Amino acid sequence: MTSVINYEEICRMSLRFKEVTDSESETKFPRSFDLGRRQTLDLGNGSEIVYIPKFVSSDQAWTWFDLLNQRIPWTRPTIRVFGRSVLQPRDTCYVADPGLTRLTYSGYKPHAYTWDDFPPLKDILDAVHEALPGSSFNSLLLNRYKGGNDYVGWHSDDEKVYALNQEIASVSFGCERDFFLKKKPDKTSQRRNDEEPPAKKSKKSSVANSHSFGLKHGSLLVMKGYTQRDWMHSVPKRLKTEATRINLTFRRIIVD
Ligand SMILES: O=C(O)CCC(=O)C(=O)O
Ligand SMILES: [Fe+2]
Repeated sequence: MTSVINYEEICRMSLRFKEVTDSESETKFPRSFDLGRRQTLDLGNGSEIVYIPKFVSSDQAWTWFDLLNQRIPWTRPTIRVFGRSVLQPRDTCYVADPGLTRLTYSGYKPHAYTWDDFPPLKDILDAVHEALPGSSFNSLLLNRYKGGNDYVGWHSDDEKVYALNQEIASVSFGCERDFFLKKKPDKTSQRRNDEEPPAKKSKKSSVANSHSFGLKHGSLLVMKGYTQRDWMHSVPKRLKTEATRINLTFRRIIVD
């Protein structure tokens, strides 16, 4: 119980700090949403973000945070980035239905645990399925950011084991962190932009082609449609942040 209160206090403190220190990135990546109920952001060309800030109650989210923090066999693997071996800058774990095609990312093939290994994950999966009728996720990548030095760089989850228009449901517990989205360079729009004067070009693209969310404790963010094909996302470092954040991304592996 004591640890729960401490985490909450640390998170509140780090959030106040963030408002002061992150003004530069706030301008570059304008906030798309504030507090509230389910909200939808149309990214264009068949891509969409749905954000539910209060997907589960704060108490339930802290219960799950503590269970996952203590019981998941977190590892920090070595991955390949631009031909170099580096330590992944966050802890991870992978869960999937038995018999699915194995996931490989950045040269790393995580061991696939089953849902039965960690019963709370089934409860969270059920809650996600209930919130998103029609969805049927069969795998889960967990990330643990042990402070603001841990991050995930710009990427898309477009590995071959997923459909091009796969839906990804992202549940966050613990310390609020920024989640950035930016559009991949697009040849057609590039040509159109080249015809405009430089000043107008940069202003226009920075507004339409980037978004930022503060992913709240107990929130659910869904990347829908062609978001993985056309957009990249990241959770950047936040050096003044010391508290832990746990993120779960539910995905659907297609049978090949
Ligand atoms: O931590 C997050 O919010 C995002 C994690 C992510 O993008 C991933 O695991 O692919
Ligand atoms: Fe991702």
